[in-house]
Amino acid sequence: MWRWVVVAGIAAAWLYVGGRNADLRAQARQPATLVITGGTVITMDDARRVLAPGAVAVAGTDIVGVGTPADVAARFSAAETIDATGQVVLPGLINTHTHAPMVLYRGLGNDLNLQDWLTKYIFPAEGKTVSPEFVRAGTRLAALEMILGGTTTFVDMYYFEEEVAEATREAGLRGVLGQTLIQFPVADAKTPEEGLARTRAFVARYKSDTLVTPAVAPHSTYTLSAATLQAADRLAREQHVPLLIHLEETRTEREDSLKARGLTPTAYLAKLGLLGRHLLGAHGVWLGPDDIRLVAEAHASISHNPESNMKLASGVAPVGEYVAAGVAIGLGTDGAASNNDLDMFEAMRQAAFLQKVTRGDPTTAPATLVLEMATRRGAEAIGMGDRLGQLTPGRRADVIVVDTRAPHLQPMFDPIAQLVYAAKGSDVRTTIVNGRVLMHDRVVKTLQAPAVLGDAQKMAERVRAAVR
Ligand SMILES: CSC[C@H]1O[C@@H](n2cnc3c(O)ncnc32)[C@H](O)[C@@H]1O
Ligand SMILES: [Zn+2]
Repeated sequence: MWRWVVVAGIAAAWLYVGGRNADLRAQARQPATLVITGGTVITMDDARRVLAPGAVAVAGTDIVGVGTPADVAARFSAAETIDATGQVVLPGLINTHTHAPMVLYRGLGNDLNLQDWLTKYIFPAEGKTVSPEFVRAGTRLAALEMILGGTTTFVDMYYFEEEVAEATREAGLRGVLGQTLIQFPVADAKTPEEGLARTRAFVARYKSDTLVTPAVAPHSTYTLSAATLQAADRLAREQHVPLLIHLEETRTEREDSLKARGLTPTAYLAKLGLLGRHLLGAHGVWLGPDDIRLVAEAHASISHNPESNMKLASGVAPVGEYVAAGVAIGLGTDGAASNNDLDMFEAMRQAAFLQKVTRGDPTTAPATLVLEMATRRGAEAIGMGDRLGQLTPGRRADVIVVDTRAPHLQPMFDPIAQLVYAAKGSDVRTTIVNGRVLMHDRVVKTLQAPAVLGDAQKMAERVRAAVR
């Protein structure tokens, strides 16, 4: 009998001590608002760690822990948990060049080169249809597409950019949003001076916003005078905001510039004093070695847009040369009128394949490099390398979860190759920006899809009537 008394005593003491240790462990655990656990975590950190399985802990807007599920469970107590078993967790994708409202021109003016597409279809259509309501409805539609496709940050250039900003905030996305400057009269400014005043007001309004980074967006060297280009640059530098510009997109653009002033568009920007770390050049297809050197020395960045470059037959950007020169190069879709979608998975796949086939070298643009362009290199290109593009503690919690259990993603030997070469935007199940779940199980929480689609449909009717 006494033996049973002793055993019971020991058991009670053991339970008491164990319980107390568990309590102490729970007390010691850091509170997390969200833990995503059980999936393959592709960190895109400096060590390019892939944790299979892994877990990511989020507190408020930031990532606070990354490790194995057991490690994260031991260190964090989660208010909410997302089970990512059978899925891949990675940094949200960064689209470094688009014109969000142009989704409303999707499918308009196909099979044309840039000059004809712009001057015969797009500029005239914009002249008749762009309004604040158009921009708001278009951006909502674009935001819905981007959230569904795993884009968490986008760089935009358009008119009435405050409408883009409001729709972006409503959707919960992150945006680097550039108010357009162009020399000829447009819907939101009759003169470049009016455009500059509007841009200044836009920058002032969003300067302290959490999700919106305002930017100055002179269209290109071929649509602006030297004086307006320099005024745009002065404003961007004075306000410490990005300067977004189309750069050397077509052979014609480069040849016209050489004929007009004996300088390539890039050398012209350098001469005017615009090249700097605040400048993000979209496309950068035709730069030669001297131009790339200028960009690298100025610490300016490039956005590569392979699908638009293919559709408009603009050419093939020298991606390998930019990387070798140390230029920060991100990936973009361009507007949906020249792509014709905003799917960054599609952009990754096409970026890789285009480089391989034109270089005749399958080792060019490997999957890891291309995923870097869509994440950490894109973050560097927009000057946010310290905040975005990697799953590491201290960075913002912009995270996506991709379901890899679909037939077209099985079997999975190499998660990065699978994402770049086989995944589609529609495989994204969860999209998180700044710690907020914008979409879970493919249900977008911040936008009402039927209303967004209905408003877009109404706007499309106006476009149809205007371009008839
Ligand atoms: C300041 S950008 C807004 C302006 O740019 C036009 N646009 C759209 N796509 C392209 C492109 O690939 N190259 C040049 N310009 C483009 C858009 O229609 C707006 O008018
Ligand atoms: Zn563009």
